[in-house]
Amino acid sequence: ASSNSPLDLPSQRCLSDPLVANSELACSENISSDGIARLDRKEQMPIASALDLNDDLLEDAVPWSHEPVCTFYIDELESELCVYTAASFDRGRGISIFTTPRIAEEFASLSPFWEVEGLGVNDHTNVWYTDALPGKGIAMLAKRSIKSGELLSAYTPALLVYMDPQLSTLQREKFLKIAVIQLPAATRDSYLSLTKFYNNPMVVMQDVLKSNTFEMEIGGHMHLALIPEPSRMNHDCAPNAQYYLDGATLTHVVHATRDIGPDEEITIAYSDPLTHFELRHRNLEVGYHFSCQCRRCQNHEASDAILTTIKTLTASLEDWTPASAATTEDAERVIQLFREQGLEGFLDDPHGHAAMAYAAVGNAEEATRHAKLAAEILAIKMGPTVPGVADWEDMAAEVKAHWSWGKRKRGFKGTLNKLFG
Ligand SMILES: C[S@@+](CC[C@H](N)C(=O)[O-])C[C@H]1O[C@@H](n2cnc3c(N)ncnc32)[C@H](O)[C@@H]1O
Repeated sequence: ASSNSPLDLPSQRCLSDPLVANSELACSENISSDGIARLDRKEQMPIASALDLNDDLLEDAVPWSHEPVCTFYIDELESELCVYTAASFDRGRGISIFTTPRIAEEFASLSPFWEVEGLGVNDHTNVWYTDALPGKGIAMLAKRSIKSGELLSAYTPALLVYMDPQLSTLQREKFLKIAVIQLPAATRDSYLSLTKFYNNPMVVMQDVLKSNTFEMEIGGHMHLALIPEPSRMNHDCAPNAQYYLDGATLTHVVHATRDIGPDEEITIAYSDPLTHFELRHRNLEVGYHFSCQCRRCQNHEASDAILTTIKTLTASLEDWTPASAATTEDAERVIQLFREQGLEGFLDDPHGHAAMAYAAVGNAEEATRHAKLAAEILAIKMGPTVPGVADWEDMAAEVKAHWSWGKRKRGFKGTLNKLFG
């Protein structure tokens, strides 16, 4: 979702996509109805074998509750891929990962694996509940009033999957079945109960994954992450929540970006809401199989015109040549338009522009206020450790040291002209 684009499985080698009903016949291999029974039949599995275990790996696999189950060596990856499960992860929530042994080793060294007391996440049900909404399936709703900036949820994945284009859909499905079956019953059930695009029994695991996936970087490589609870959050082009994924703590974190009333739906953006309607609409239809009926989509002509105004004003604010006509009023106008469009969760850039526009004319108080807001909103949007957060905090701490300070002091230029001119 949003800048992070969820729900994209890598393209498959299988000529025809088995996620599409009946097209599995076009694929080169067959699987039995349970998919797993054949895992030990190497002659039918060109790449994978469930029994191809690596003894060294077992020695290192301290947190794993099950023996890793691996594919053969895949030349393109220069590695095999294995299923690792830690059933006791976070007091029995459990986690499975399908990845390379090198990444698994790195993954196992992360602090969440060694936290015996629990991670202090995976328990935010005092904030939200789920219910069906007409035309939207199951949704996440607020249990009570929620303040802008409040933490709404923080959950770890049930499953992480290395994004590889090498395995065919059916080969991958066999391993994902093992990964999901090895999860503790409650986590497995919540995985299997999630929405599915295709309802094709041949590829249930990937159907769930494709319909609900976020992306998380681990060991320098993007993994698909299936996190059951936030998977119930529907899309809105004016969302009231923002999320980020933290690879170090293995957590998907969601904050409110404006006040939310009791029983109001909690929404995130699956597609960049700063793009025009046509592109958003196409992304949502192709990637997520629905037609968005949100307020901005229903009023898309007006909404697109506002986006165009925003882009024009922003381009002017980013023009630092002496010819720039940008003013602090332009910066305030962009902020106002974002708010009118319900884009509070994306106000980091507009506040950043305002901070610099005020600094440029020597208004330290307003520049500092906007720099602080830019830092706060970016931390909620991308996580507190992204470099931009520290940059805005630095500016707020010492605004006169920022490069933009005094850059557009027209009076100053006039004085110079008078003195030397
Ligand atoms: C990650 S799931 C969200 C939870 C889902 N509603 C459920 O029942 O589990 C994504 C799917 O939810 C539905 N959905 C999400 N946002 C929607 C919206 N604004 N309008 C209609 N359907 C939506 C679409 O079917 C989409 O493919």
